[in-house]
Amino acid sequence: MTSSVLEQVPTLSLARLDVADFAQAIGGSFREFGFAIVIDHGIDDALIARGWSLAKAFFALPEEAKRAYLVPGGGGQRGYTAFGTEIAKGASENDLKEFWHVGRELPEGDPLAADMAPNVWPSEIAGFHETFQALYDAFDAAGSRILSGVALYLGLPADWFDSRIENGNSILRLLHYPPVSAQAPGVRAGAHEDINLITLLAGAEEGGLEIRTRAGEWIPVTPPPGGLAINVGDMLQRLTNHVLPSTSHRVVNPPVERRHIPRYSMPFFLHLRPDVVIEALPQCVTPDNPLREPPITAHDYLHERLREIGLTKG
Ligand SMILES: O=C(O)CCC(=O)C(=O)O
Ligand SMILES: [Fe+2]
Repeated sequence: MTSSVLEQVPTLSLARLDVADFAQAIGGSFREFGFAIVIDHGIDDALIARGWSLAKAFFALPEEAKRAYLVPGGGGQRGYTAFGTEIAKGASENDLKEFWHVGRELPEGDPLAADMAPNVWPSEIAGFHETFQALYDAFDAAGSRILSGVALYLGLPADWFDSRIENGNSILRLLHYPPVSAQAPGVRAGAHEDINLITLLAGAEEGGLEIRTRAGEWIPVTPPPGGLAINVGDMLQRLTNHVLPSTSHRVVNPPVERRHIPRYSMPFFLHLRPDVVIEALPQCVTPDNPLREPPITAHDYLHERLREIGLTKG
């Protein structure tokens, strides 16, 4: 046992806490861990269950069929990314995962379309487009409620993030980690920090997700069934001048006797609008915590980071 006050990421109810209490609880958990577990998040269980079954059906397609949905030059931002493509920043082995990305559907003629490629959808899986569009919208809505709490915690109006995330460049990722052989080098996902504002992750109850605490220990984060692991990404860390830390996390391989079991998860990477300037909030810059990073647009920051994780070149 360590002497820290909180040893586990707390579980918070978005329905049962009042707004002010939720704001303090999520802010405190983010400040300590960069993570929180949120239950009663309002995303329909049946919709999530439909998402799991369609994601499993897609990843079960032959490799060749999946590769038809690679988007050349798209930086892995839409459609399929094959097993072994992504590598955590600074890691030596590629991750043991394949994934599918759903991005925002913009209204016809929206100028933001220059930064956000259209979606592709697999024609083999009936209901895929409709289900993941509905899940995208549900994650977006839950994320916005969580960010209202974060805004209040930071002394901002509850709606501060609303205009900044409206039509943001958010991505729903469907992840498949196939069974792992006993000799496999690497881990399911190497230690990394997320690029975006916050991440809402479904599926972590399967086990394997670990976070690095301020004391440098790796601890598991295992939400109750249906609960979401929520974490601070680098954009929120930069906006808060590191008051809210973007915590390193990873997905470790299961013990040898469970390596034949695949893992599925579904993170929603909630992004700012590409044209929003990420500039440290004045209340987060103090003599004890001087300004750490200069302002940058969400678009420029994203592309700088995608190059580092092997998803775009140049
Ligand atoms: O699969 C997980 O539990 C975590 C995934 C993750 O951290 C990511 O894709 O950024
Ligand atoms: Fe992550």
